[in-house]
Amino acid sequence: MKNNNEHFFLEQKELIDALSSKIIANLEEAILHKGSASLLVSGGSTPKPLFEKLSSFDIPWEKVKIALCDERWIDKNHKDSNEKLVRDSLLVNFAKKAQFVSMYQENINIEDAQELCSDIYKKELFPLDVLILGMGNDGHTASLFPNNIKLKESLETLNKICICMKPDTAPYERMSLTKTAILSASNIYLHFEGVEKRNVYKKVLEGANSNDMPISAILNQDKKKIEVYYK
Ligand SMILES: O=C1O[C@H](COP(=O)(O)O)[C@@H](O)[C@H](O)[C@H]1O
Repeated sequence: MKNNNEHFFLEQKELIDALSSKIIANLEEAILHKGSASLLVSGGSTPKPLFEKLSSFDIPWEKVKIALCDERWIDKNHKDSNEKLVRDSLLVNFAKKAQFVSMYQENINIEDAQELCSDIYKKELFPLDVLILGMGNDGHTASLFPNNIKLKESLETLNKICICMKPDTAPYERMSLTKTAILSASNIYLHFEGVEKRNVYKKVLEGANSNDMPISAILNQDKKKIEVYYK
């Protein structure tokens, strides 16, 4: 493990309180220094309580642009859409003033959308201020899936911001930030909960291969310090 800071909690509430305070402080600092901030979030089942807590902070959300680290290539109103999760749980309360930048693009096939998504992200969101990753029980992060034909490219390319992937082990085609894009963020958090994920994390600390557990490529590198929040 290189250079990372670990924050372990016994209770979810303590974790959410601590992590949300750090994220809000990062956003306020970015707004103070450059007048705006970008917040990149993950989807799945873990972040809902964090999103609800973040939305309750009274900060100048109109100066914040929110977007996803990865998206399932399905309609924005589909129950499994990460965008739907963000709209329902984060873009509420005070945070409803924030601007959401969609990763999912309607009426375009995902292969063709890679360049479009990269252009939109570059124009609207870069440089990235705060980025929160999740982690699956299989060691995937964002939509960088183990043993996938596109994984090597997603971990090695220096030119792409967004890359598409069709997981063999999970539903839906996905669009994901590449490793280079993820590590470009100023403040990077990994948030996971539960015993299965703690076991994955332990294997990563022991040096798991990034082809088997892509989160290893994010945690076992020298470029950026990752703040790991877990319970
Ligand atoms: O499919 C996804 O999975 C990961 C982990 O999700 P969780 O449900 O295990 O919390 C998530 O970080 C990613 O954004 C999502 O698309």
